[in-house]
Parts: sequence; structure tokens; C-alpha cells
Amino acid sequence: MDARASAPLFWIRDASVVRAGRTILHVGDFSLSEGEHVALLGPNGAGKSTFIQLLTREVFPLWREEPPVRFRGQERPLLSEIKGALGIVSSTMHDQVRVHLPVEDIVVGGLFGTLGVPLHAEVGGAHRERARAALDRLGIVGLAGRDVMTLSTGQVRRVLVARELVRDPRVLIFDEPCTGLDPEGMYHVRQTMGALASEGRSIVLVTHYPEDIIPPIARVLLVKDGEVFADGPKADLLTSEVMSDLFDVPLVAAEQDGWYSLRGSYA
Ligand SMILES: Nc1ncnc2c1ncn2[C@@H]1O[C@H](COP(=O)(O)OP(=O)(O)OP(=O)(O)O)[C@@H](O)[C@H]1O
Repeated sequence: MDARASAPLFWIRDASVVRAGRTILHVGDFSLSEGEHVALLGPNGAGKSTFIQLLTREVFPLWREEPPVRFRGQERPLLSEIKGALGIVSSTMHDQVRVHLPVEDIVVGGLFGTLGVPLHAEVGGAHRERARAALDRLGIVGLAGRDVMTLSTGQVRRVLVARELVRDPRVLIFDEPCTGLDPEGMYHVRQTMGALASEGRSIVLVTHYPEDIIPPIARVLLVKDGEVFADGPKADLLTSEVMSDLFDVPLVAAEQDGWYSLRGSYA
């Protein structure tokens, strides 16, 4: 068997990220298999985004002879290979959608790593077909011709999912995908994550809220103060006791039909 096929998707051993003389993240031992899902949960400033940037190679850990982060078993993978395998939906990208462009162009841009169609790119019918297919998969092909600036926040978020999906990535990273959305927008984003998970793609979710953790995500990684606080099955970790310890306030966790929720416990 090809060694790469049996290697974990991501593998981290004893990786430290230091900024301004401070260790902002240390990961002792983490691996994620192909097709496995995980949700990173933790307070503001805990190190969740840094963790994701370790995976995407946007930040580098302290140098070691043996590199502490591997992608599909490779110690020094090509960035193009990582970028081809990963789709990332974040509010940072959302903030950049400040241009009057047709939705279809935004999605075509996903094929080139640009926000819209690049000036000198040769965009043909096949590119546009793929963009429409991605929009159709998310039930929003009717928006293809609309100016993206006229859409609701929830619609833009789904367009950005389509922009990633157009490259058919095996892994989708959702970094706080429901921030700023109303219940309808949240519904659609969570439904989309569920559909993508059921297609065998890995979902890596970063969130502050257990409500975002769709039932197919069975594993949670809790991050606090730059350390992995806990890593395991959500049934064991999304409890009132563990959540109160993680966020340092009294919280009550509840579960219904595989969905979790969290509320404060007030004296
Ligand atoms: N370039 C940097 N220089 C100094 N400190 C940094 C730098 N980048 C991040 N940090 C700090 O590292 C810590 C972890 O940041 P990170 O963005 O990973 O947290 P997070 O869990 O994603 O937070 P949030 O939930 O608020 O998005 C924070 O305290 C942040 O201020």
C-alpha cells in the first residue's frame, strides 16, 4: 500500500508556536485521519486559529530537525498540494467581499485562488459549469447572476463555501462559520457542513459554540491558554463540568438528538 495513503491526513508532535517571546500554542500529540472530523472549541485567544494555521502552513512551529507537522505523511509537502486538498471558509474571507461582482465570478475565482475572475485568466465554459455545479450543490444556483454585494450575510457565507467546493477539496476547514449569522443563515451553514461530512470529506470546525458541532463531528479538541486542554469524544467532553472549566464560568451543557447546547448557570 502507498505509505501516503495509510498516513494520517495531519500529524503533529510536540509543536510550539512562539510570538513576541511567548508560546502562543503548544501541541503535544495530534493526528487526524482522512475523512475524520474534529471540532476545535475554546475561549477567545486560546490558540484555535493558530492551530489551524499550523495545519495550513500559514504559521510555522519552532524549527526541529524532524519537522513537527506532517501532511499525509510528508515532512515537507508542497504548498500547492496542501492548498489543493483544503478548502477554508472563514470570516476573514467574508470581510474581503466588498466588490460588486456576480456571484458566479466569485465562485470561479476559487479555481484560481482569487476573489473574482483574474484579469488575464482564460475562463471557459468548463470553469463556469463547475462554479454553477458548486452553487447548485448548495441550493443557491439561483444567485449565480446576482451582485454579491446585494446578498444577505448568510447567502454570502454559502457562496464562499461554493467558492471552496469548486476545487473539490477533501478537507473543509470552517473557521467560526456561523459568526454574524441569523438562525436561518446558521441553519444553512450547519446543514451544508453535514452534507459535506456525509460525502466523506473531513470537516475541521473552529467554533466558540457547541451548537455549531453538527452530529457527524464526533471528536472535539478543546484549546485553552495555548494548550490542548482535552481531545476526545464529544459525549465525554461537552459536559457542564468540562465546559465550565474550559470557559472559566459556570455553564450548563445539554444534548438533544446529537446536537449540543450551552447556557450560563446564574445564581
Ligand atoms: N503575531 C502575533 N504576535 C503576538 N501574539 C500573537 C500573534 N498572533 C497571535 N497572537 C496571540 O496568540 C494567542 C492565540 O491567538 P489565536 O488567534 O490563535 O486564538 P483564537 O483561539 O483563534 O482566538 P479567537 O477565538 O479570539 O479567534 C492570542 O493571545 C493572540 O493575541
